[in-house]
Amino acid sequence: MANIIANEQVIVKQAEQTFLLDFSCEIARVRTKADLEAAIFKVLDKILHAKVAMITVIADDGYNLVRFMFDETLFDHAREVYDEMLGKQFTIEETYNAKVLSSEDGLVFNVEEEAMSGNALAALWQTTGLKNAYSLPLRVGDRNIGTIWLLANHLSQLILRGIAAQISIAIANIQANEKLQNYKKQLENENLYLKEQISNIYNFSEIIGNGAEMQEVYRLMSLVANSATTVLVLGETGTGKELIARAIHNASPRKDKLMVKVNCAALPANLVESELFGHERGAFTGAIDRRIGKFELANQSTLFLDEVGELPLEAQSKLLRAIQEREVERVGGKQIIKVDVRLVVATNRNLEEEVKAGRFRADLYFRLNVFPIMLPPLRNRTEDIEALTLFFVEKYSRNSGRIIRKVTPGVIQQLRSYSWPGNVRELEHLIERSVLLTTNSTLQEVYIPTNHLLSERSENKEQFNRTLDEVDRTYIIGVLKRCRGKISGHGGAAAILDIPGNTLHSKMRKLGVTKTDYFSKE
Ligand SMILES: Nc1ncnc2c1ncn2[C@@H]1O[C@H](COP(=O)(O)OP(=O)(O)OP(=O)(O)O)[C@@H](O)[C@H]1O
Repeated sequence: MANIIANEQVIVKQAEQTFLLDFSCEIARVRTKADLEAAIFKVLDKILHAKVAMITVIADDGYNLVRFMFDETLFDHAREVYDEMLGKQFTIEETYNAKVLSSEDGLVFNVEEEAMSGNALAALWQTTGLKNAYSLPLRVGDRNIGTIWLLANHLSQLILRGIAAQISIAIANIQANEKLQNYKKQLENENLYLKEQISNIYNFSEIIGNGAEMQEVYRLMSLVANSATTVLVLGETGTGKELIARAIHNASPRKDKLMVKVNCAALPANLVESELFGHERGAFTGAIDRRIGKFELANQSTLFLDEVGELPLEAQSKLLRAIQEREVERVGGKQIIKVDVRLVVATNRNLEEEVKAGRFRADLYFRLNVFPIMLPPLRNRTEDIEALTLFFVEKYSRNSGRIIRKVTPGVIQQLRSYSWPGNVRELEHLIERSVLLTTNSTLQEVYIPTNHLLSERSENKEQFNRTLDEVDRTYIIGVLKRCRGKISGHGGAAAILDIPGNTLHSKMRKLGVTKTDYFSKE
């Protein structure tokens, strides 16, 4: 008899071990919660006739227990109790859970006894007709990760331990996998965001210069590019205002349409309005045809008003109206035309001073000065000179079919010690000239004007070997100094030079004469 019993025990044990082996094979395939659910249902329910009343996992806070999985069929007949149970928040300190989590091999509850003692969950379990509730801690190593509650008539200790160990591993894997997926998603989102940022910044890739001052410019550009906000680009002549305006447009949602540019200084005063707002046929002498203005042309795009400080006062009022009302009227026309235009304006003038002097409308200035971006003069960013030089050398050697691969350190040093009144444009022209004059593969010599050296500024230098432009420039600066910077009007430099104020302005621009030149102390 004893032999028979011992034999039966061996057979049961073997069956249990076979079961555990099969279960571990099922579990090994588990990647997701759905896989685990399927595996549990297939093996526990079908073979052991055991139901998963609940699996909980410990939340990231290490305190709350989160419902992870349960057998839905259990609750078909007991919705109310189930809903009430769902409303509850379990924690690791709650009596039952605390007991289970601190136990070695879990606890067994008699379902009927538990129900009689008033345990609401047990009342739910009772509906299955299964006798026992087995509760086990889920552990990975020494770390509790949750609990499992199984309902069955009988489960051996070996089976319970095996199930708990396998499910613990599966849940730990699922959680790790979920974390990995979340992390991946987060990285993908970040990547997308960074790509957007880079496309914003590196849409600015044709702009050379990585020094601190230009970094600030790029930062501001990135902030404003996406919006329809008016941008005021300030800076001396040749600092790259137009380049910046184009880059802002190219990084904006309007980039698919062409940016429209108007150079306010290049237009005679009587034609500015017609250029900006258009005209009807016969609106003035010479208006043979109807013509649409640049504002209309720039509808749903960007209108770049270069040298906006040069706009005549009358045109300023019309511009103000167009900005305020977002509508324009053609010269000689009666129709109001709605426009959706993003404005980027630039000037090398000090608009505040222009306002004070009555040459620029204060209300227009406030409308334009919404988001100013100040471009640094080249002399303030000598750290960018090398990169700019190499960029222009490469550009102009390509254009002229030369192969110039190097620039000597001496040349870079020379370029760095010049004050660049004409800024990047002046550097660009100088490199263009120097490339043409270079016959070998290294740029060894540049022809820098000797006035405006940062180290030794002096006007008592040699007067020979200077171009007419250089002589003009020095002379104009001298006159401006004598007139204390006054350009037009009585006692202004234009009157002394016997040329109109506007012509002097253009000449100064052309020659790169800025306030720093004639207000400098030397
Ligand atoms: N950071 C830069 N990187 C590369 N090229 C530049 C840079 N800044 C200016 N340039 C080049 O210098 C020249 C002058 O630039 P741009 O016409 O934009 O200057 P600006 O400030 O608008 O001048 P102005 O006030 O005289 O109209 C252009 O050929 C432009 O491409």
